Amino acid sequence: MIELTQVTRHYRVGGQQVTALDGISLEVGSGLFVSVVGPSGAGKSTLLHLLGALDSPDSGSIRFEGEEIGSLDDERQSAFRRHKVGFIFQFFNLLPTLSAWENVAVPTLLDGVRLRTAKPAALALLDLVGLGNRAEHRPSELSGGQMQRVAIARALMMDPPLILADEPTGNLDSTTGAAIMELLGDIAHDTDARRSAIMVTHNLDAARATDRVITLRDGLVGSDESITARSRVRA
Ligand SMILES: Nc1ncnc2c1ncn2[C@@H]1O[C@H](COP(=O)(O)OP(=O)(O)OP(=O)(O)O)[C@@H](O)[C@H]1O
Repeated sequence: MIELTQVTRHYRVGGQQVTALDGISLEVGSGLFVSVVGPSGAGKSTLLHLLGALDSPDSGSIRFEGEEIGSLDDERQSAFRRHKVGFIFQFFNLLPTLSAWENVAVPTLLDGVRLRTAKPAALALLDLVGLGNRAEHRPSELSGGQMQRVAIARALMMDPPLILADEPTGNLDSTTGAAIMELLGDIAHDTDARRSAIMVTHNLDAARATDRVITLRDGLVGSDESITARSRVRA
């Protein structure tokens, strides 16, 4: 589904070059929940941004379902993001004045669909994430875990094949975080959807609840470990 070949990304700051990714190659198939871990500055966020076409590599290739996405122009990058990627963030990034179902429906606005038209689909997704009874609540009337569920429903609104999550449990207590990990696993493993979820985290327990743990070190893949069902832990 995703294939990175010799991907590099450098930043230039005040005449100095920083190498964030140093020629990494990896493949991720569909139906998997993958975590990316590693020390601060290892390149995790840079990798996530490249996978989500929020940024482009300096060299190398990023292919998604056979299509090269590393060199798309701005318009195609944003179309790719809208239709192929659902983003989930540590701090949820919900719109405070909108209700839960309206937040879920927001991605359809960019395609010219009215919120009301998208309401049935938004309600169905809230049901899926276990929040059918909170549809009219605003973010300030929800718990952290509930807000993250709304954000997950929003990420699924365009039915994207790729879910990218940046520290999705970073702002949650461990029990709530474990429930969110389970939900993300279910979403990635939904065999009808042919979807993958890739999560950046500092939480090694959360990482061990996924199917595969990729450890970045100094912009390179330090280790790449498949987690068998037997050794998988509940985060
Ligand atoms: N916009 C930027 N401009 C300059 N340097 C950057 C920029 N973004 C990242 N870097 C540098 O690139 C390297 C990788 O950063 P990145 O944010 O990908 O690491 P990370 O593994 O996500 O770290 P953390 O766990 O602290 O979030 C770091 O050395 C960082 O200083």
